[in-house]
This record gives sequence, structure tokens and C-alpha cells, in this order.
Amino acid sequence: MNPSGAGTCGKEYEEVNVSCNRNSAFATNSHKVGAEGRSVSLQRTRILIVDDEPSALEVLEMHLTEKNFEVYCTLEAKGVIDKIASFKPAIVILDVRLADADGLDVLNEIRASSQKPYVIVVTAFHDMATTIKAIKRGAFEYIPKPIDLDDLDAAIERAGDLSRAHLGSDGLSISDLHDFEPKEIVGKTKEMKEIFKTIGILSNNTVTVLIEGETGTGKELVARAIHYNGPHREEPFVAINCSAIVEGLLESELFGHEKGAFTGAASFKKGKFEIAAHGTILLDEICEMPLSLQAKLLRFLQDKEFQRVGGEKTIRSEARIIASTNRDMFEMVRQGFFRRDLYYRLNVATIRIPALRHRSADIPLIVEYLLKKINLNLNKQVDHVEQNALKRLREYHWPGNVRELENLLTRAVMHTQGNAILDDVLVPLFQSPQLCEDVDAETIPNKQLSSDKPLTDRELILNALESTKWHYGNAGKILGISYPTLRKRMRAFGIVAKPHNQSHP
Ligand SMILES: Nc1ncnc2c1ncn2[C@@H]1O[C@H](COP(=O)(O)OP(=O)(O)OP(=O)(O)O)[C@@H](O)[C@H]1O
Repeated sequence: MNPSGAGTCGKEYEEVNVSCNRNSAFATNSHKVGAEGRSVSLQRTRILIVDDEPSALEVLEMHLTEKNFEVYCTLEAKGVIDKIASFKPAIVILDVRLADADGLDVLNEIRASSQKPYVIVVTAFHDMATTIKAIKRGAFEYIPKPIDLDDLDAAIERAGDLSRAHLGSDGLSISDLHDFEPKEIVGKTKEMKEIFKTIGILSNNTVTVLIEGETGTGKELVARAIHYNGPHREEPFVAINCSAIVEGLLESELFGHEKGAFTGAASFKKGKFEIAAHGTILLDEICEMPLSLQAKLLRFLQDKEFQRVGGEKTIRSEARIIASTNRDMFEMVRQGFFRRDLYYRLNVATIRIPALRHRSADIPLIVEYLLKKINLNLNKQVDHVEQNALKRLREYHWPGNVRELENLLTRAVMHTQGNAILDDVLVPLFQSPQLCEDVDAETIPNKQLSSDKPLTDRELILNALESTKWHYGNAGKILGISYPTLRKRMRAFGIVAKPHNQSHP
């Protein structure tokens, strides 16, 4: 062992040269032209080991030099930062308990250095608090002593994958990770540019708009953009999901009710049309509106007037109506589920948002936007998507569109150590059921976590409902599907709202 200098040199190995930057964790030392004439580099990854236990240093140095790494060992924290600057290690293996310093403080200093090597923290004191602290301070991996060399090799390999992913030119790199503007509609395809233009035109007037698009394509986002760019942006924007409210209550939610209008109407209540005033009301899932109420909405669209439930006074509202649907509305009309006259009244201007799979050229841009948002929310620094991972994202069919993409990226960022999303991280996420990471592990149905046999969709839905005490919103979050989709699937599987204290068959 040579605790004060570079370890014994192993056999050099060749690797295809990739474009490298100053901070490359796997920096290239020298170049030569390979047998096939391509440029290759003679590359040895440098590893700095900081451990005050000579025997541990010796074992690690032997193991790593045998694996062709260039190793430098030191017993003390003093001088580590200078050594990192001169030796430029790709990886630092750092003991948390050092004789002359707290390893976690050293970790802070390393993370603040310009070199930013991947730090693998090792310690005999593998309690949860230290692990959490180390990971929060940016440790790449945490390995308890006695070190399992297979675990260490795996961590070093992952660091290599990450570094190469970061250097690869065909992945996605975000240079301005903290430059996040919320509520933006992102897109550069011809279809999205047309939508931006239409939003611009519609922002100058208050005509009724119908927005069509699959679930999660951004219908509400577009409706908000029309409102907040319009002349009445200071007035309220009120959204109501017509499928989320039981039939009997929807009328009073929309138009309000007088005191005593029905059992439980203890006092008068304003409806959304009154609340919106001169603003905008978004009638989401308009196709789910009962026919009886469609007639009242038609009257409002014709005269801008209505009466509260149980009331006789005629009230005027100047609210702009935007309706949205993920159904084929014309087909609904054809089948008699939606009034033809109302359809034409709503359809003064139409925006059709294409499904994400039909504008996959937008995916890198949307991924970049969502990653900025997710990093901010999760306090992470994931600023790169590996080439194969990006390809996978572009090629998937995204039935849940941008919402599904956001859920998946959130899970990917949570599972990512370091700063790049690798394809290896995505593969299992695509195979797992749509679980939303913002839900505590405890709230995920137990059966789903423990069962060996894959659950049917019906069982998954029932589990989610049971575990959330039949709260549709939370169950939808667990399953990663919207409220209307959940209701639709419940209907399809014959699941009806459960009376208390009864289990579902
Ligand atoms: N083009 C886009 N750029 C950025 N974010 C987007 C885009 N489209 C959708 N989103 C995001 O995706 C999520 C779903 O969008 P939104 O709720 O507007 O969809 P929707 O079509 O109204 O869904 P649903 O039909 O289920 O009500 C939101 O978080 C939204 O911010």
C-alpha cells in the first residue's frame, strides 16, 4: 500500500473516446488512433480513497488497482480538496468517521469543489440518520462496512454509466436547470404553434371555446392561457369537472341555489356562473353533463341569463364559457347523448390538442420543462437524460399524455442517483403499474406490494379505493389516472361506490 501517493498502476485499457469536458468524472488521459482508424483514448479512471483505517485502505487499493483503476489513498481529511484539484479523481471513496474530521463535512467541501467527483460514502456507522444526511449532502452512494466489494464495483460502474451518459452528445442536457417558468405550455411542433396562434386570437375576444383532446394533453392549461391572456384576466377563472359531481348537485354547483331549495340547502349559495362574474368558467368533461342540465346551459348561452335552483329571480352573468372533453363529441351528438344545438353553441371556436404520441418531436422540450419543475419540487439536480432513455420516452405511446409523462419522470428523478436519468432506471418504471410517487408508501395498497401474482386492473382499482377510504381523487393519484378515467374504469368493471362497512366482491 502507498497511502501517501498514487497506487500501483494496473494494465491500461482502451475505450472509445467520447467528447469530454473539464468535469468529466471519467476524464481521458491520452489518445491514440485505434486499429480501425477511429479515435480511442487510453483511459484509466482515477479513484481517491479517504479512510483512517490502514487495513481498509489496503484492501480497497488492491481490489481497485487490480481492476485497472488509478488509485490514490490518504488516511486523513487534511489536504483532500487540494488532492482532488490536482489528481482529478472520478470517484472519491470517503469514510464518514475520520480521525481528523467529520467525513460528512468533508463531503460538503467535496461537493462544493469545482471537480465534483462522485462520492461513495462508507462507514461502520450505518445508521439511518447518517445515510439520510450523506445522501442529502450529495453522496452518490452509501455502502456500509465491512464493504461488500460487489456492491462497491456496482456503484463504480453506475458512476461510469452516469458520466458517459452526461458526456454523450445525443441525450438531453439542461443547461439552465433553475430557469423554470410555471404554467407554460411547451411545444414547438406545427400543431402546437397553431394552438399558440389560436390562443392569441381567442384572447382578444370572449367567444365560447370547445377544447378537445385526450386526457392529460393540456386542455385545462390551454383554457387558462386563453383566460389569463384575455381582457378579463383580473376576473376569476373557475373550473368545474362535470363528471366529478353527482348529477343532482351539479345544477346547484353551476347556477347556485336559494335557501330551502332542497333538503340540505340551509342557506343560499352562489354558483360558479355567478362566482366567475366577468371571468371564465371551464366546463371540463362537458359530455358528462346530464341532458336536463344541457337545456339550462343552452338557455344561458343564448341569453346570458339563468335562475338559481329554487329561485325565480333572473340573474345575468357575463362569464365566458370554455368547454373541454376527451370524448368524440360529434359521436356523442350522433348517438343522442349530447344535444346537437348545444354542441353548435359551444363549438364557436374549437381547439383540438393532439395526443402526445402524435407530436413526439415535442417530447424532449416537454421533458426539459418537466424536469426543471420536478427538480424544483424534489430539490434534486437531475439535468441530463441518457440517449437511450430519451429514445424510450420518444417512442412510448403515452395513453395518459403529458400527465403520464410527468408522473413517470417524477418517479425516475426519485430513483436517480447522480444527475442523469438512465435507461436502466426507466425500464422498470414502464413495467410497473402507474403509481404516483407523491403518495406515501403506506397508502399504496398492501396487496399490491406483497402479492407475487400480478393483480387484475379491477383488483388494482379496488385496492386503491379501499386504501384511500374510497376517496376518488387520492385513488386516482395512486393509480396515476385522472378522476374521469377512474370513474369510467369503475363503471366498466362494475365497481359502484361502496356503502360503509361492506367489502366489495
Ligand atoms: N404542453 C404542455 N406543456 C407543459 N405542461 C403540460 C403541457 N400539456 C400538459 N401539461 C401538464 O400536464 C398536466 C395535465 O394537463 P391538464 O390538466 O391541462 O390536462 P387535461 O387535458 O385537462 O386533462 P384531463 O382531460 O384529464 O382533465 C398538467 O400538469 C399540465 O401542466
